[in-house]
Amino acid sequence: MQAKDHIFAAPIAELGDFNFDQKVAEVFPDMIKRSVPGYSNIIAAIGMMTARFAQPHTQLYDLGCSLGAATQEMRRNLSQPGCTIVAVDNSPAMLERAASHLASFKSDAVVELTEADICEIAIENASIVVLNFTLQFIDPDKRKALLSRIYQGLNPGGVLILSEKFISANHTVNELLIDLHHDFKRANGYSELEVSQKRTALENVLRPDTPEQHKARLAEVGFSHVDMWFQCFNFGSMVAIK
Ligand SMILES: C[S@@+](CC[C@H](N)C(=O)[O-])C[C@H]1O[C@@H](n2cnc3c(N)ncnc32)[C@H](O)[C@@H]1O
Ligand SMILES: O=C(O)C(=O)C[C@]1(C(=O)O)C=C[C@@H](O)C=C1
Repeated sequence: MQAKDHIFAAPIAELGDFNFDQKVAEVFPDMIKRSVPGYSNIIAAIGMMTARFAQPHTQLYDLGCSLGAATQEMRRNLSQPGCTIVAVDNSPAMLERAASHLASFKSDAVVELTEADICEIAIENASIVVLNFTLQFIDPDKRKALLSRIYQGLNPGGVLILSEKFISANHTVNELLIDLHHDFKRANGYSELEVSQKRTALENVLRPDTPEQHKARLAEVGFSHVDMWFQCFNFGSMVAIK
C-alpha cells in the first residue's frame, strides 16, 4: 500500500518552502501521481525511449531521481550491453528510499545511486539524460550551464528527456492551465486548503519557464532537434536530440 499524501491537509501556521525531506519522501509516489497530470505516461515513454536511444557501453543519467521511478523504467527497457544508470539526487531521504525501492525489483542492469548536486557532477559518455521535473527546482541562473554540460556529455545521437511544469506566455491561457491543473488535483482528492498551501510552499522553489524559453535555451547550448512530445495542462515533456 502506498502512503497517502496529507502533508498540506491541516492548516500550517508557518508555511516554509517546500523541500524533499523525509515526510515528502514517504508519500512521494502518491503525491506525484495525484499532482502531475500525465506522470505515468511520461514514465512509460521514458522506458520506450530507453529502448530506442540506449547505446552499448554508455551511461544513462536520471538527474533528480527521487525514488527512482524513471531509473526503474529505464532499467526494465535496457537491452544494450555494458550500460550503467547513474541516478542522482541531493535529498538523503529520497535516496535512502530509492535504494530499497530499486532493490525490490530483480535486474542485471547496473545502477549507481549518487547523493550529489546535479550541477556539480560529471556527465560523460551519455546516451540518455533524464530530467523528469527537476530542472524547475534548479536556480534559474544555473540552468543553462547544466544543460550545456549535459549537451557536452551526450554522445552523438543521444537524447535529453526534459519534463517540466510550464508557464504560458499568454496570460489568459496561463490562468486557464493553472486552473485546470488545480481541477485535476481536486478531482484526485486534494482539498482547497491542500491546493493553496502547496502552491504557496512551492512559490519560491519551483520556478517554471515557458516552453519557448526552454526551446531557445536548448538551442543555445547546441541541441538542433528539439520539440515537445507530450503536454497536459501546464505540465509537459520535451526531447532534445544531439
Ligand atoms: C519532482 S522530483 C523528481 C521526480 C522524479 N524524477 C520522478 O520521475 O519521479 C525533484 C527531485 O529533484 C531533486 N533535486 C532538486 N534539486 C536538486 C539538485 N540540485 N541536485 C540533485 N537533486 C536535486 C529533489 O531532491 C527531488 O527528489
Ligand atoms: O503539486 C504541484 O503543484 C506541482 O507542481 C507538482 C510537483 C512538481 O511539478 O514537481 C511539485 C512537487 C512535488 O514533489 C511533485 C510534483
